[in-house]
Amino acid sequence: MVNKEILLVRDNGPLRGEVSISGAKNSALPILAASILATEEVILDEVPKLKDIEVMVEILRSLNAKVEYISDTSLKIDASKVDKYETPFELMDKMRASFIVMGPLLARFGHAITKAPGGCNIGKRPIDLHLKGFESLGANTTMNHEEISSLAKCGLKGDVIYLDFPSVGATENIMMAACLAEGETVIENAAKEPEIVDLASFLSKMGADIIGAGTSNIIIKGVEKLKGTRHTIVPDRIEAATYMLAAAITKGDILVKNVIGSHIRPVIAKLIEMGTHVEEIDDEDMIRVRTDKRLKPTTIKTLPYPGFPTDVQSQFMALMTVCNGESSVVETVFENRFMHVDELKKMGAVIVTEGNRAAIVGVDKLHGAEVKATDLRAGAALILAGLVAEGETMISDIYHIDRGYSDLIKKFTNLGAKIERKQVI
Ligand SMILES: CC(=O)N[C@H]1[C@@H](OP(=O)(O)OP(=O)(O)OC[C@H]2O[C@@H](n3ccc(=O)[nH]c3=O)[C@H](O)[C@@H]2O)O[C@H](CO)[C@@H](O)[C@@H]1O
Ligand SMILES: C=C(OP(=O)(O)O)C(=O)O
Repeated sequence: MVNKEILLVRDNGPLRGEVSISGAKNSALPILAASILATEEVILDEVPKLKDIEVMVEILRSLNAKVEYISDTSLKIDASKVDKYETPFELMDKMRASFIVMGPLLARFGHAITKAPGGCNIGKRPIDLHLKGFESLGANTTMNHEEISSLAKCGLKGDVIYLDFPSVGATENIMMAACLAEGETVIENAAKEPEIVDLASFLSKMGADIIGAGTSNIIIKGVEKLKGTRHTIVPDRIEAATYMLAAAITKGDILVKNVIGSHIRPVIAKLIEMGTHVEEIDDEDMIRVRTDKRLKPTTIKTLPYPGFPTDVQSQFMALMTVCNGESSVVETVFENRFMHVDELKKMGAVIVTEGNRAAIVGVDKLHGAEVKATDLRAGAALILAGLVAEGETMISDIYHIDRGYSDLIKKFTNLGAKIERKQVI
């Protein structure tokens, strides 16, 4: 008999109160990987308490980095003794983002051996752009079954690298590899996400020479070595958006703290268009979201930053299921990010998909059901739906949700939600 954990969610009316957003998973992961590049101590603050972070810490330790928690959310990393360039395959399997250690290892040792990350529930997710970048910098990549080895016999040398798609991970991996390469690297059509800017800011504090992060052209001039520093991880814009949507779907009133409004412009714009009051309290990094009425339908199309984030698409669709009319969603970033649709339909949602398009006809009321968190953000969408569904929603496979939401039960309960974790057999 296997013990499984599930989430039970019940409708408890409008959510009200304050919630403080944690540091961003998608910043903390590459920044932890980048700490391999420093030969002195690094301190990171506002590291979110998540399963994915635990895996990255395990990977760093397996390479012989010393990683120590100095508070609940602060980590001290000493990578001076890192002497391995091969990552344990079983850890690579636990998290796709583990591939992000490849760039730093290549930069530091001229060699990196790792495992190709598989596809996942949201699509194939190839790594061709990462490898193309490493090859341009002079690394020779060989693949043997699942093993990927990148070797730069004569060291890495700067080059101009055009990315066919502004991949977040490829931009990060190439940027980190280029920090210690000889000469200048230019990444053209680079990803512009705030997490790229945060990583560049961390690398610059360590002594890297990077300009243009946050634009399509990033220029990195290689330096001899990188030193220690202290850095605070940028707030998680996806977690922030999820709580803003919790206010909108429950017709509540939530003050979201530690959020940067400019990082979630499309989410704010769409919420306002649908009839939500969104008040940005800029100097204090706070956003208040409130409504007391059923919202209007809308259309969204996911795009690389600064477009509408794919990581908020599922949660937004949950909101659309109870809007007053027909909404539509176009997913352009991932090939298969509609796994939540069938689960939402089990709760009474009316959704029709065709390829990467979904039409959502708002219903008066959802009903609780037994549903599965098919991926991280699908899980978040089911929680939002469960907050306004009649009866009880039982969400299984919640390990996906644990990858990306710090203190989830505590944060939702503080806002008045009825949500609990339970062991089932
Ligand atoms: C840990 C982390 O930061 N994860 C985020 C990161 O993922 P990740 O870095 O994996 O996302 P990418 O931007 O690389 O992927 C976007 C698209 O590009 C494709 N692609 C990517 C690389 C490549 O070599 N070849 C290729 O074809 C992917 O299959 C996908 O369709 O950005 C995504 C897009 O904002 C977010 O949803 C993820 O939450
Ligand atoms: C897709 C996501 O993460 P990852 O790239 O780590 O799978 C996400 O955070 O929604």
